[in-house]
Amino acid sequence: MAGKNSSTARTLLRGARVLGGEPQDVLIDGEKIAETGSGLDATGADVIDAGGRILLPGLVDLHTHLREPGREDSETVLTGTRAAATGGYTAVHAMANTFPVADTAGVVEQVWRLGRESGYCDVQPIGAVTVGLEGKQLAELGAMHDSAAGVRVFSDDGKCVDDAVIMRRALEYVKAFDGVVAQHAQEPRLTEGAQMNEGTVSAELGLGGWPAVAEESIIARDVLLAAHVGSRLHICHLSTAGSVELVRWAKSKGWNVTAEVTPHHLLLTDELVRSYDPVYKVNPPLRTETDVRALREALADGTIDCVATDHAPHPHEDKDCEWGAAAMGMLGLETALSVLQHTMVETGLLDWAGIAERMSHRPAAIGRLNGQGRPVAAGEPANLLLIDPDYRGAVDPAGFASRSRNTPYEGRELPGRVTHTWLRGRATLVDGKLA
Ligand SMILES: NC(=O)N[C@@H](CC(=O)O)C(=O)O
Repeated sequence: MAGKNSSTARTLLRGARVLGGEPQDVLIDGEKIAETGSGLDATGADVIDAGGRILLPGLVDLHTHLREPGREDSETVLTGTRAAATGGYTAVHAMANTFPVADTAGVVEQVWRLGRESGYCDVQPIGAVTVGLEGKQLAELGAMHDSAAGVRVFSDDGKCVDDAVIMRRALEYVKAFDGVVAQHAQEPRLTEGAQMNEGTVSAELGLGGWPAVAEESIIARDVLLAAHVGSRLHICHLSTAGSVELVRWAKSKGWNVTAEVTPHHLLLTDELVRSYDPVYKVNPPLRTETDVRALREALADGTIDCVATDHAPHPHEDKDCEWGAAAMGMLGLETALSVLQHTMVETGLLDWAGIAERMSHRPAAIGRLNGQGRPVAAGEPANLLLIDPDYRGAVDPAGFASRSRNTPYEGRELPGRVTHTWLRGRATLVDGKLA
């Protein structure tokens, strides 16, 4: 039966640079890529002159806060998926720190259903590891997996699963269905009262410091636990050079450990906190130039598997206040690809195929998402984006699709603009406008 995502439309992209290669034609027929090549027949097709723009597989985010249910003043599944399509995403994983928490089959099914209704991208709910994110008692992991939402990624993100026994049990439990625990690595006692990265800037500003060791000590423990029980561990938003070393070591042992980095940790540093502008307040905190360099190198050499946005919308009353009272988090979906072009492509660290690997193929594989993160090839689902890499412009949050405005890039010139996104052959973004 024809569902919301099906379409009989034929679209011919003329002169698209697939993964940044030589221009070629790509024919989309219905939900699939029908053909790639040169001089393809345009009969019965809408023709888009790609004019040398770059065609990539639709991006997949492993870490998005959609805020629904409970904080619809910040974002809803609809506005968040519209932001996702604007940024070139065709699938997002929705974090569990909603109100109520996504710790039951009922809540994850609600989020999953809202995602299906939105139509702008696939929404794969993440289930909480512990009841209420309280770290005390395992949530209904099996029931969430067996639900219509088919949850495979579990996370208490926003909070760390700090009890080693609970973490061990979670890792053991998800093995039965090839699930993965995504850890927010933050030793809570070491970060009590912390407001920013612990270092010279925090000392000068007199703000409570958040030491790198608070992240690294949990990662060290958890890679050992994952190895001990033979389970899959994913580490959220790596932010320090030391964390990179630990993941590199765990991978050298052959352990089943994957890691993500956010766009903002690849670009911004704690020097920005000198402005006391809470738009730069985020968890984990912005670190130092040394950390940024290590994270970029680790993303390039594969130590860090993928980019995840940690898109964390907040309404202005939670951000436009004094630093100490402000909420942590920043928007990410609508600027991620531009930040990656700036930090990784224009620095020569990655080519566009490398970007596709880290923003589409790998995150889809880690989340075991079928039909997403596939190659741009005949017979594959037409989940695609076109980016104009020559575009230069200042970020203007007034034009964002997100309900929130807390971007750290306002007014900053970033390269690249996503012009088109297709979800299973149906355009969700056309000429930079939501369809
Ligand atoms: N990344 C953030 O700074 N904020 C996240 C949760 C969190 O990790 O604290 C949020 O939900 O707002």
